[in-house]
Amino acid sequence: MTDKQPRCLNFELHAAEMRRQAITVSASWFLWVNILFSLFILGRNYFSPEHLVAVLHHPLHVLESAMVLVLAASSSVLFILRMAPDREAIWLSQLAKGTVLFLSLTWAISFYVFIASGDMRVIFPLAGLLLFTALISLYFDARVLLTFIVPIWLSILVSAFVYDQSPTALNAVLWLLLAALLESGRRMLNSWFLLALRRGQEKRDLIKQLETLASYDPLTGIANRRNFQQQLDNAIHEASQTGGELAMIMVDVDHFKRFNDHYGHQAGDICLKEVANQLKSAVRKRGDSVARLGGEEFAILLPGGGSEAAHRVARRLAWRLENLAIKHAASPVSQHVTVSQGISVWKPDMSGTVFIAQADAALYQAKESGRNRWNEYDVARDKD
Ligand SMILES: Nc1nc2c(ncn2[C@@H]2O[C@H](COP(=O)(O)OP(=O)(O)OP(=O)(O)O)[C@@H](O)[C@H]2O)c(=O)[nH]1
Repeated sequence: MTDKQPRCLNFELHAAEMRRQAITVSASWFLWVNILFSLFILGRNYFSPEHLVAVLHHPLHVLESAMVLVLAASSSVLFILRMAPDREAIWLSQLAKGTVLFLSLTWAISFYVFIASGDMRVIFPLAGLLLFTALISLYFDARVLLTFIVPIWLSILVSAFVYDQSPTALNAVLWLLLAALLESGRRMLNSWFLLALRRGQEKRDLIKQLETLASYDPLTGIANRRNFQQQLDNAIHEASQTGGELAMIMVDVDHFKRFNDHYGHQAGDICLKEVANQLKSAVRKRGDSVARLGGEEFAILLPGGGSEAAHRVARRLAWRLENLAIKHAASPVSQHVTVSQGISVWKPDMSGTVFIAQADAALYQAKESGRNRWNEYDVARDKD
């Protein structure tokens, strides 16, 4: 699989999710229009005797029943959409889709009755407006839009054919023109919808990249100083709240300047990456973290761990580097790359600054004692 494929797949999934969510938003307006149209037709039939007679001649008063159904369904679903606690719930979008189909079938029957009763004056403007309303509210989902358009479309065509009301070539051309307008309008609006989604996706990707740049060291891929400081603050806060343990190890590559001078800066970079890898594998527990504080200085944070855990991790790191045996011919302490480590154990009410300073002091003591070793902060020694 190329890099591009998963991104496309991700975008498609995101677009499908956005379509699902958009329908509950657009449905509200669409339902309002349906309510207004059904009220208009009901009112028109009741207040205009001429039309009332035409409609009442139809055996089952189908038109009124259909309009009452449109009114009832639209207002109840509108109410549910407004009152639903989670507007992004899946069942809500399914309800909206189901309502679109129900309304479409009801309107299809109504238009059939209109044509059957010879009432042609209202049919074209009403059907046209309704179809364009559907286009504006449902353009982002071709399937749902077609669910609404096709039954109405077929009903008008069939009834016109059956009742011989609009057989002219002009009407056929008009219908085809309307179809072309609807489809081209849908494509145009949908392309804007996809463009907006794509821009949103690019923005999110960019923010992610910036966050990565701001929080991770580009050479080794582990957390940088800023990220470490945040993790330290969180860990101290957590330990203060829970009374848990917390330890830190400050790690410094021994005689790294000599390594650079001897093997070159590029080899130095590779060495730093290797050391970072060993740091990552030396900490085993979830929640432990490693960071590059700068240059050849690293740090390990062990939430929930005390002195014993820190010594164990320090021993494991030294052992791993010994096994890895990266050659360091210029080092006076070993033939291989080694590290000095300073351990500090957090005590209640200790600030982050003091905690770090104690780890630094312990590291200094380890270096002073000959490097390639670890050492826990000792107040008595520090005072000396
Ligand atoms: N290759 C490489 N070198 C780096 C990088 N960042 C810092 N350095 C080098 O790391 C070296 C650090 O030197 P020092 O601070 O003197 O430390 P050291 O030589 O390890 O001495 P001790 O810590 O006392 O053992 C310098 O030569 C820096 O140029 C980096 O990203 N890549």
